Amino acid sequence: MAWNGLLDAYGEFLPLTAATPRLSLCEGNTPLIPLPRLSEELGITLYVKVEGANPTGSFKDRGMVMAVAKAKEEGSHTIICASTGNTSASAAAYAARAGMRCLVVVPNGKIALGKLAQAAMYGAEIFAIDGNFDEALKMVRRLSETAPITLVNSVNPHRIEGQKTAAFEVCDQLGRAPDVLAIPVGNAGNITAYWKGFKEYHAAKGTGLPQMRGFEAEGAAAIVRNRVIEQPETVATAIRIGNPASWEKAVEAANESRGKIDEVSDAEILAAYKRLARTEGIFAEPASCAAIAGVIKQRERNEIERGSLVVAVLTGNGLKDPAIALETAAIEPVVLPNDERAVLERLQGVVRT
Ligand SMILES: N[C@@H](CCOP(=O)(O)O)C(=O)O
Repeated sequence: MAWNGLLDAYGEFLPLTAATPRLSLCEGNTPLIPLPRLSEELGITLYVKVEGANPTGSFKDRGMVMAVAKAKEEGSHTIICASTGNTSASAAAYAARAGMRCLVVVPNGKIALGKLAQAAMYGAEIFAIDGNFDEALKMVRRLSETAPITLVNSVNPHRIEGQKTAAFEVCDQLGRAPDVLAIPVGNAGNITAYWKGFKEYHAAKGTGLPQMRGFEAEGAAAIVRNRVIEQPETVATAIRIGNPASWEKAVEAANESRGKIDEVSDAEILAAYKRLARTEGIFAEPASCAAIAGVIKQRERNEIERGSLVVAVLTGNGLKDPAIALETAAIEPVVLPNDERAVLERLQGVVRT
């Protein structure tokens, strides 16, 4: 059957009315891919939900389709967001699709190149501040309270509604909820959305409930440390957030599910990033790999039981941040002359027999 996007597929669970435009970039329906090598090494059955397969390459599209459709329904002409990159790319794409104006406020010089290129190409008006994401979010929240523009960060409840559909898909793909759901935590909207989704699907279809394991980056681990981090720092730019907007809801998800909010270091994130690409052929952005790093860490400590069915959410595509990829891979192409003999000689020299 043709896939027409989330509003079409999960409309009965979403706040749609007859007046809601059926906006779609055919988002959702992302693959759930088994990781055979890591599963074997860790003694669990591990899958990844590849959200980088969404139209703008991240999970934000699930929430954005809902938020922008509702903004349009309510007669809004302009949307606004603060962003570390993915939200701005997604907002810009859905605004373009809906024929709306999109304003984005980002931390200057801190946005991965691919994400900035996306927002620019989709026609967003981009404002870069000498401040971090938390400060940008404070500004756009205030602005949206006084001007006729719709805020589409995950503090907009429609974003959470759209994003909860990922939990539905995981249950549909596995035939039940996993034992453990591992997920990166930045602004904490996504862990909030997944938990809501698992609970609603369980109520409707008896699919069960996972333990929610959220992972912050060590340099931005506000929830774990129980204090706002004024200057968050991490290589995982998408979760470089020191005052998560959905802080309480993330704690609630972890507590209600008997899970945990934990932290992983940049070294652990980058090791997982490389390992995932090299051993499983999956290239996700660094922040996504906080979930993989977290699963590895918690298995080593036996905090995840041997034999568990675990799903890790890979929130964004690796291509969004080419600079970190090239730095991490530390492989330079070998430059050769355009001469067949010279090339063959060189290649024969590296072929193992
Ligand atoms: N990582 C996010 C930060 C804010 O996103 P939101 O989902 O809470 O709106 C980004 O991509 O900007």
